[in-house]
Amino acid sequence: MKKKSIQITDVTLRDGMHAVKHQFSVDDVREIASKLDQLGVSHIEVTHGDGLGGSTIQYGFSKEKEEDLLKAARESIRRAKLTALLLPGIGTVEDMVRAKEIGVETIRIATHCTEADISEQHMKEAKRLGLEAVGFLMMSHMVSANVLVEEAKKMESYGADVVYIVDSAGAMLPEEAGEKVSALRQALSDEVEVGFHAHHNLGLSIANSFAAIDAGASRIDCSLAGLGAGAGNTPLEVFAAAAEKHGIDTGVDIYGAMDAAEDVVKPKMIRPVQIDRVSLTMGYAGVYSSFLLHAFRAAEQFGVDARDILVELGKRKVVGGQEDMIVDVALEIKKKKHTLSTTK
Ligand SMILES: CC[C@H](O)CC(=O)C(=O)O
Ligand SMILES: [Mn+2]
Repeated sequence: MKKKSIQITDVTLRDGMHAVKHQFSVDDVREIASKLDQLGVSHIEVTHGDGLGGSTIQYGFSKEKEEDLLKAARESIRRAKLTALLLPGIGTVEDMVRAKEIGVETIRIATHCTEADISEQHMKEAKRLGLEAVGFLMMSHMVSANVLVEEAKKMESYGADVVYIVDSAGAMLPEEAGEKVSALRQALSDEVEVGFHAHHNLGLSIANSFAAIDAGASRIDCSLAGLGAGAGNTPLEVFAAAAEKHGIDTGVDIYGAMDAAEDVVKPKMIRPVQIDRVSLTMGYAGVYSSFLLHAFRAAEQFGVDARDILVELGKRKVVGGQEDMIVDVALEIKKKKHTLSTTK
């Protein structure tokens, strides 16, 4: 039987930024980007974890200037497409123009899963600039397949070449991933590819990515050693090995990916990227993976359990951009605890 071919976008140097508090240096970018290029991934995404323009007090400052990180990546990549993420409202059209001038070839425009309309200006401008344009529907576990279809069709009408289902909270099960990808695949024209971005909070990133491919996804996001927000993303080395057994051609050098994960990326982690009680709670409660380190900080500052903060955030359906709510919720939990202990 003919093998199914897919393209991998590596997010070690973008989603992985969340896991290292956006502190990768220009030298780290050079080392990791050139390794990834040799490994055979088709796209390498490089930016602050929250995309172009993300280096702010709200999201955390990057170690180095965005421009320098992108230039270092550009100089290190020969084969793969240099990719940048942009969240309208954080990144601007001007940021995208500058990124294009540095040599970015693919732009991924991310919106909350019900807000595709805010990608219109950026998407149209991306196409005008000659960029490959990818729509990225974040927190896709929060709405039905029908809603995702409506939103994906908007992105298609703005010129998207690819639309992604993004499981930002790592909250999906394989059936759901398959159902949502299949709905998009059926609704979009054949010229538009469907992609899937997983987080490993429930331990399902590989299974969900396989379900997505079986349902018609041809773009999958991975990162070395799973470096990424929450319990991390789909680990490239694991995915490449398992995909070969599943009859999927990823074009990735499997031994090389194993070596790069262990020898290059794991030593750079500031804490292990893993399923622990807090990252697991994110998948369970359906909370944005990039809230992990913010929740740890607030839990420590206010002496409360990070899981209580996350469960409350999940109940309130807090989405990306509402990072300030993490502190508010932690403070409320602390006050409630204090009131309970003084009225006993
Ligand atoms: C804050 C942007 C976010 O990290 C994008 C992403 O990778 C996701 O939603 O999973
Ligand atoms: Mn992510």
